[in-house]
Amino acid sequence: MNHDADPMNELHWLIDMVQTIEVGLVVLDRQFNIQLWNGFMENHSGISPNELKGNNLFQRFPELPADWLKQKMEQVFLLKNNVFISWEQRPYIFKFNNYRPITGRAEFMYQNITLLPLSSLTGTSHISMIIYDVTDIAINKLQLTAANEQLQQLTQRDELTQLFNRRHWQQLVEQEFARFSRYQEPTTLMMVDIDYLKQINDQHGHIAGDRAIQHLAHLVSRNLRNTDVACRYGANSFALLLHHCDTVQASQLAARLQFSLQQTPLLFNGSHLSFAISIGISTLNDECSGYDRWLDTADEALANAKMAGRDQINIVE
Ligand SMILES: Nc1nc2c(ncn2[C@@H]2O[C@H](COP(=O)(O)OP(=O)(O)OP(=O)(O)O)[C@@H](O)[C@H]2O)c(=O)[nH]1
Repeated sequence: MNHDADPMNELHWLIDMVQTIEVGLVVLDRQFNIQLWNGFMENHSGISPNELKGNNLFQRFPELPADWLKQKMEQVFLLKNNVFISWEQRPYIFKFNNYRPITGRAEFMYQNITLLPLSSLTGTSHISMIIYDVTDIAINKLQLTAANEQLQQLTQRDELTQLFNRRHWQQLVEQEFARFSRYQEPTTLMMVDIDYLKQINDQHGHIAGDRAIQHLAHLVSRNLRNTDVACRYGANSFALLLHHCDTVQASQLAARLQFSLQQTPLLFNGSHLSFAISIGISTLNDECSGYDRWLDTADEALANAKMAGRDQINIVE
């Protein structure tokens, strides 16, 4: 007689597999009492099936998001459909430690979960939770997202000041120009340029020049509103896109910048290093034919301020 074909053998094999498979299996009855808790769940929770059998899942694990999970489970009972819960919705349901060598940096095991209706002759009386350890996938994706964000940061930001770089900022100016033709909100460009940076470099060294650029970037950022956008425009100049700001308000901001620079000189190697700035202002109007023309006007205002002797504010309407 061939015992291998014995249905009892098949049942034993299945039970062995359920116990040893690298996936969590939990069966709950209609009242969420635990009926099955496989080896994976035992290994990761440290609690044996004998300790849990018949216990209510939510009473034994009060840290579970009970309301949210019960709602999902009721949906399974009612509609007799599978429900899938991704780690991106909730990183985990059961807080298990992560022991994976590759992704050892993860504090916990990321999990995907499938809720499955289990039918008997009397209908759907039980529910099965299948818990997959997706820590490797989750960590790879999170690292990729972080790397992409860093890359985006690098392509948009100036390294010395961490302000936007000119290329990214000009795209924003272009968008603002397109918006203006529709909404006509007052918007102003401001160019801010350090006077005689070359002298600072020559007299105090290139590092002092760098510090002067960073010092001004800091002052500019501190004086801007949330809706304003600044960039490092040239070697020693910054450009500001000022939303909801007319010429008068922009002139006030320019004067405030000059004042705060006078009040807070750069501290370099233990001594105060003073420098001044020239500022050009151009508020957008209907006659402006393009965003590049608007930029030219702001540049022209800055050139006027320089020509007028520096440490000046100039406006080109
Ligand atoms: N420290 C430092 N210097 C820079 C940087 N980029 C450009 N420079 C220097 O900035 C100086 C700019 O010189 P200019 O264009 O004549 O400007 P300036 O000396 O500030 O004079 P005006 O703008 O005309 O008042 C040059 O000496 C450049 O070498 C930088 O990232 N760091």
